[in-house]
Amino acid sequence: AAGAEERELTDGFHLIIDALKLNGVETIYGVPGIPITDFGRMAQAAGIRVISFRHEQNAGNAAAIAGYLTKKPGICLTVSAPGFLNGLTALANATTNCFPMILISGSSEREIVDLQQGDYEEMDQLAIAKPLCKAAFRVLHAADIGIAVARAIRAAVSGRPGGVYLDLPAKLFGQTMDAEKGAASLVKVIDAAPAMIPAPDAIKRALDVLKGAKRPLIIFGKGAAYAQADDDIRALVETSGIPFLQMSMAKGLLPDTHALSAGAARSTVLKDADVVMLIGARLNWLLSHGKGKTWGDAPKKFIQIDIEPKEMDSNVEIVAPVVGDIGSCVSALLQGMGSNWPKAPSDWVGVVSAKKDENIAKMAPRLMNNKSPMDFHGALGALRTIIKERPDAILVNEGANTLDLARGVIDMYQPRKRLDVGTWGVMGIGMGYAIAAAIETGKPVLAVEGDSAFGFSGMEVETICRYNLPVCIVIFNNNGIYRGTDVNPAGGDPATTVFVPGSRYDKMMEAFGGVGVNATNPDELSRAVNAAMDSGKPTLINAVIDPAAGTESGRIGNLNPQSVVKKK
Ligand SMILES: Cc1ncc(Cc2csc(CCOP(=O)(O)OP(=O)(O)O)c2C)c(N)n1
Ligand SMILES: [Mg+2]
Repeated sequence: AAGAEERELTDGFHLIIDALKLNGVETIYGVPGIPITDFGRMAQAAGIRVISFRHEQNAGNAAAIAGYLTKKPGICLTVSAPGFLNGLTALANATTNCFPMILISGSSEREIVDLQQGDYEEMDQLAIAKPLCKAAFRVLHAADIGIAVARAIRAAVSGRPGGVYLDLPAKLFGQTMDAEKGAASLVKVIDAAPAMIPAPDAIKRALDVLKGAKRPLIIFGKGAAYAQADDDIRALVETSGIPFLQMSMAKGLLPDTHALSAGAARSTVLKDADVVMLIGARLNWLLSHGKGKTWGDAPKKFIQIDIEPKEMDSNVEIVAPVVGDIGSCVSALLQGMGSNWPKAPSDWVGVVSAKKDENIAKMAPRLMNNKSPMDFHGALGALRTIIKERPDAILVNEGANTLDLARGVIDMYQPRKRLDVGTWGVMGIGMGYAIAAAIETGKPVLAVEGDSAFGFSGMEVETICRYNLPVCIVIFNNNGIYRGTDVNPAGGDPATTVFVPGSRYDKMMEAFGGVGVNATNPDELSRAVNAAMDSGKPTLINAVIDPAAGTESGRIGNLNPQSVVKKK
C-alpha cells in the first residue's frame, strides 16, 4: 500500500466541488473575487456551469429562481463581507418567497474575526445571515464539507423551502486531507424533500366544509406552482367545478382563459365566496390579510393547505387546516372526493362567469389602442397576443404600473412561466430571474420591465450578451417611477421620481453586441418582440410610454403614509 507520504490528498476546493456534483448541482451563479476566484475556475473545469454576474444581488436572484423552477437549491457564490452582503438581499427574498437556494460565501478567519483584529473584508457573516434565512452553517474542517453541503441542501428544499447560508472561511479551501477519507466523508442526500402526508381526518374535515359550500372559491399561490403537481391541481378544479383565482406567480397553473378562472372577477369572488380553499397561498398583504372590505361582510370559512403548520390562523381562523406538501394534499383530496363529487352550485359559477366576461369586455377596447406614445394598455395588448401565441415563453415582470397592469392583461397558459416581484414586491429581480430562467429551461424569456425597475439590475445586459441568452427585454419607458411628469416645486433638481427625458435604453444593449430597438407604437413593439423571439438573440426594446399614463405606486398607492400637516 502507498506509504503515508505517497497517499493521494484532496483539499477543500475539491471536496466542495465533489459534494456539489455528487448532489446534482449543475450550475453556480456568482461573482468572482478573493477568496473564491480559483474555486469558481476549478468548478467550471470540473464541468459545473459557472455564470459570472456584474453584481451579487443578481446572481443571488438567479440562484433563487433556479431553485423555484427546478426544486433543487440554486447556488450563489460570493466573496466575503461586501459580496456576501450584496447576496443577502436575494437570500432574504428567497426565504420570504420560499425559493430554495444556498448562498455560499467565502469569509474571514474565525481567529481574526473573533478578536476583531482587522482581517481582509472582516465580518461575522454567519451571525449576520442567521436572522435573514432559513438555516445557516459554517465549515472549519475539510472533513466536515460533505455533511455541511448535505445539511444545506436538505435545509433548502425540505418542508417549506427557503434560503440557506453556507460560510466557508478562506483557509478551508486549501486544507488538505487523505483523498480516500475525503471521498468517504461526502454525503449524497437521500430524499431531500420528503413527502409530508396530510392526516386523513384533516382531509375529511376539509371535504366536509367544501361539500357544504354554496359559493366556493379556490385560491392557488406560488406554492402550488412550485409543487409541480400540475395534473392533480387541474383535476381538483375540474372534478369540483369550483372557480379559482391564481396569485401572480401561480398564473398558468391552469390557463387564465380556463372556463373556471375567476381572475377577471377577483373582487367579486373574494367578497362573495362563502368557503375559500387556499392552496400554497398565504393570507398576507397580497390577500388583504383575509379581512376588511376586500372580503365583504358575509362570514367566510377558510380551508388552508400549506406545508408549514405555523401558517394556520396567521391572520384569520382556519376551520380546516390541511398540513402537508401540496402534491400529497391535493391527491388525498381527489381520492376523498371520489368520482361523483357534487359540482359547485351552477348559480354561483354562472355569477362568476358573467362578471368575468363583463370585465374582460370592458378592458378589450383599451388593449386595441394603437396611439403613440403608447399607454400601458396599448403596449400590454401587443404583449398579451405574443404570450398567447408563444405560451412556453417565460415572462419576467417588475415595476409598478408595468407590473400591476401586466398581471391583469397578460394571460398565462402554462405553469411556472410568470416570474415576478413576489411576496415583497421587490424591484431588481428582473435580470437575475431572466438569466436563470433562460439557463435552467432553455426557453425564450420576455422580461417586461418598468424603466426604474430595470435600473436595479440593468448592468446584467452585458451578462446576457456574454452568454448569448434568448432574453428579450421590453422596457416600458415612461421616464420615471410610476410616471415621468412629477416636478420639483422648489425648482433646481429634477423631481425625485423622474429620469432623463427621451432616454434610449436600447443603446445599452447595442453597446454589448445585442439588438436594440426603439418602439413608439404597439405594432413596432410587436414586430420587435416577435423578431427577438424568432432569433433568440439578446434584445432590448425601448418601448416609449406616455409619461402621464401611470398612477403612483400602481395598484398599492393606499400603502403610502399620508401627511395631514400642511406646512404654511
Ligand atoms: C428594492 C426596492 N426599492 C424600491 C422599491 C419601491 C418601488 C416600487 S415600484 C418601483 C419602480 C416603479 O417604477 P417603474 O418605472 O419600474 O414602473 P412604472 O410604474 O411602470 O413607471 C419602486 C422604486 C421596491 N419595491 N423595491
Ligand atoms: Mg417607469
